[in-house]
Amino acid sequence: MKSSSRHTFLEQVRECWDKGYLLSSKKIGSGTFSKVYLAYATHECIQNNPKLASDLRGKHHTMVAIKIISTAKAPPEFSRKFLPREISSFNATYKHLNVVQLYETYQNSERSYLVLELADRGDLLEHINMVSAQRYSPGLEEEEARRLFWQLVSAIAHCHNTGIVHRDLKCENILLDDRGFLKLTDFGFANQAVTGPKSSLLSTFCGSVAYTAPEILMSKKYNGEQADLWSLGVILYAMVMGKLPFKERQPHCMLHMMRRGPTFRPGLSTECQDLIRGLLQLCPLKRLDLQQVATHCWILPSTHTFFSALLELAPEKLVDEEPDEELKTPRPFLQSHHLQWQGVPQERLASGHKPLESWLRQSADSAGLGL
Ligand SMILES: Nc1ncnc2c1ncn2[C@@H]1O[C@H](COP(=O)(O)OP(=O)(O)OP(=O)(O)O)[C@@H](O)[C@H]1O
Repeated sequence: MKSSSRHTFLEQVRECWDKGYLLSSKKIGSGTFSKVYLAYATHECIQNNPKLASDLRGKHHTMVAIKIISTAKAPPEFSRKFLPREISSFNATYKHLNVVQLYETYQNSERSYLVLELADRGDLLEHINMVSAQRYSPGLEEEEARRLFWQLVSAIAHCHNTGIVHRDLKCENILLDDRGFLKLTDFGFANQAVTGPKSSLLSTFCGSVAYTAPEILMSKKYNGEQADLWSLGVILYAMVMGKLPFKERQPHCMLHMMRRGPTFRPGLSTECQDLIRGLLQLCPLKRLDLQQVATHCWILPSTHTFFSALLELAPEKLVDEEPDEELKTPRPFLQSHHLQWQGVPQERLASGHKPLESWLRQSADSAGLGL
């Protein structure tokens, strides 16, 4: 570590200590203007923070993730617009088992700190690639995809019910924790959905190209909830196919592919195909809504599994916000698959990370589309 970075890191350690957190040097992720470190909450800090106390009680550890954002280095718009949005979306979506919890924030003139629930088993993209390599077959087994997808649908339903549209749903923004629970994060592009027929239409380009709904690619005004549902279709496709459904360099090629619709591998159940097709409907009004997704015949069996696992994990959590009994030992939610490793690398599911706005401009310029 260079001496300037060491100095900065030590300052961060001190600033976290002042708030009751022991910042470790273990970096667990980084974003454009942020670094995320593993940290430990002190006993005193837990006692003084009801959110932290309530959440850590069921976890048998004191670990948290601290996201440190260099606000001094980020463009002013980031601190003025995106960071407050991220914080207010986290606050609005508190508390759901499948959404990362924000416990507290603090800042100074250089940095902002977000103390977050830890979900340190990697993201969904890494998980799909790891399982695909183990199975020597792209994608997750349908049963595992169903269990994870149900949790994602539940997280999105919670966000939409609290008036938040995510607008950047992708495998990289879906984390897994040590109990196998899915945790939705990264609300940097989220928006408060204004209810009412027309007032809810948005016009900002955001998200990552491969997950973006066609109406946004076509620069139309869009409904944020319906756009999130398209992204859900892309994520489910990635889960069961181990690749993205539409990936093209030029917007018109991408739209052409979208019009033709997704193609599936032999052996994928017709129910799963039907659900994906229902979500990847070009016309937003024809797209399935969340209620139709949650009651789709492919997804319904997971409801039972999910609630049984939840009850076993923490029966009192379903009825009592402040459980005072010790929680039972959790059963692993995701079961490992004992499939043969054959040693030949598969094509990996690539990140669909490229931000939409820059991609649209570049592609439109090169295609002479003038979008
Ligand atoms: N709560 C968490 N628990 C564990 N790891 C996390 C957590 N939050 C973030 N990370 C890790 O840190 C990385 C960056 O976090 P995040 O995506 O929130 O940052 P960002 O600044 O919004 O990123 P970007 O600029 O790419 O949008 C994530 O990809 C993930 O690997």
